[in-house]
Amino acid sequence: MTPQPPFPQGFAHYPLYFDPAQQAALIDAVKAGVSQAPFYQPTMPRTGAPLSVVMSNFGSLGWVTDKEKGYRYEAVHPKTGMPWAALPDALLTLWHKVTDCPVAPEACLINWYRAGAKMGMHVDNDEKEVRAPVVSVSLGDPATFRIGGPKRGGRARSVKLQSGDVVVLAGEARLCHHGVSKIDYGQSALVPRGGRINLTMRRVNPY
Ligand SMILES: O=C(O)CCC(=O)C(=O)O
Ligand SMILES: [Fe+2]
Repeated sequence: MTPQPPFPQGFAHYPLYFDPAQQAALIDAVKAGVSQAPFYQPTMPRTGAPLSVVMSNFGSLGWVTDKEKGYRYEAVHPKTGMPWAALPDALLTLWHKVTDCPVAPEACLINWYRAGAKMGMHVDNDEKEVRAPVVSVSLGDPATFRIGGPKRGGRARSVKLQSGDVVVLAGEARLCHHGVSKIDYGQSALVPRGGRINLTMRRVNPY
């Protein structure tokens, strides 16, 4: 068996950072957030092909994508024109505990992976501020997360993310390719209509 490549510098995985009660509280916060700003079906720039996840956001800015305008941050929901719900305190606290970033993130993307959903390898680079790390939380069904290097198509290593786990992409890992190749669908009862919720916080504007 070929050994897995090393993790890039700045990659951190905190297994079970949130206990089950804290995970349930985060799910309640997501429920409240999506009652204000519902999940919508994002589409790829130009082709208009649907992504396999549905999305919403918390924060003063949210990451959105559609056929017409592509990847970007917007202060309002693309379908309702209404603001996103505020970033929950538990997530802001997490950000300041696991990063040394002096400012708060403006955005937290909410990805909902239902049966068969995954996310192709990509770099998070729609932010004007890439010194700040990316912090993400996994809730519900386990996922196989893939983390590669700065170049497209390089070798990647797999890490299983369980409910309550936190991942930080800082340093060199901040601009490394990553994705989600598989969800172990139906393993967890945490997410009300099943699947996996991923919460990804990002700082968008320079500080
Ligand atoms: O679902 C995940 O763990 C990763 C999500 C992600 O990479 C993203 O939303 O940019
Ligand atoms: Fe990403």
